Amino acid sequence: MSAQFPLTLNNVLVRRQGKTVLGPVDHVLNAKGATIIIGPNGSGKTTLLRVMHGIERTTGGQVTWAQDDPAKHAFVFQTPIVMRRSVAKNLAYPLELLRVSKDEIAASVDHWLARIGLERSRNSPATRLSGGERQKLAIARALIRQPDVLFLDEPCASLDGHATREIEHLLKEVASAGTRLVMATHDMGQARRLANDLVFLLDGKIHETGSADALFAAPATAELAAFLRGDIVT
Ligand SMILES: Nc1ncnc2c1ncn2[C@@H]1O[C@H](COP(=O)(O)OP(=O)(O)OP(=O)(O)O)[C@@H](O)[C@H]1O
Repeated sequence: MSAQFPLTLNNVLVRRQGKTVLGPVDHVLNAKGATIIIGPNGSGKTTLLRVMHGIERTTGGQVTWAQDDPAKHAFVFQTPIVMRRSVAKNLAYPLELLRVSKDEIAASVDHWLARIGLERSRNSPATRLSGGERQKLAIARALIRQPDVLFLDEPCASLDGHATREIEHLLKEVASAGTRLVMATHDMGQARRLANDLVFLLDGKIHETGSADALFAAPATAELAAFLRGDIVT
């Protein structure tokens, strides 16, 4: 088990322009599985992910890893960011920063190109890829550093079913190999397919959390029940 875990959020508060965007939130993230964050638009999903990853300024409370190693957590944004260089060079870049040897970089790049099915595009500019291919590249570029935890913010939001299926397949593989996933999604089908645990946010607070099987089968609060039915919850 990674020495980084648990990640503990204690009374975390994020306020912006006089408004509480998140919190107060208390939550403990243990080492195993896939946690899916759900909730209405504006409920704070992105903010919570960014707080956990350490890229959002908090107004109060503590965010504590058992042993923090920023190199061991990675973040994938809703809109994939790719560099204006070849697909292979996009993948190599994070390893070059870590001063990994050229041979190891070449082997890792080959491995990940095969896993995301982009071998034939290895020398193409990444900016020419489709949206789904770019997102797969962004995920592979995050995973190539072998993080213990991967945060993903709506990675399939604008993708078609085919790309979504490929990405879910990859995420399931890396989760079963031990990478911790924490992901926000609007797609309840995706939450059902991937989640071990759910965090249901409402109005910046964790309204309900627990095992996905239990919450999907029998939500404890009327708000989660309504949200899962597809009602508008505010
Ligand atoms: N810098 C900021 N200044 C003011 N308000 C902000 C700021 N950042 C976020 N907010 C507000 O905080 C709330 C939570 O935003 P957040 O993006 O975390 O929610 P979300 O659940 O991810 O939303 P969505 O599902 O629409 O992506 C929103 O109402 C948003 O407008």
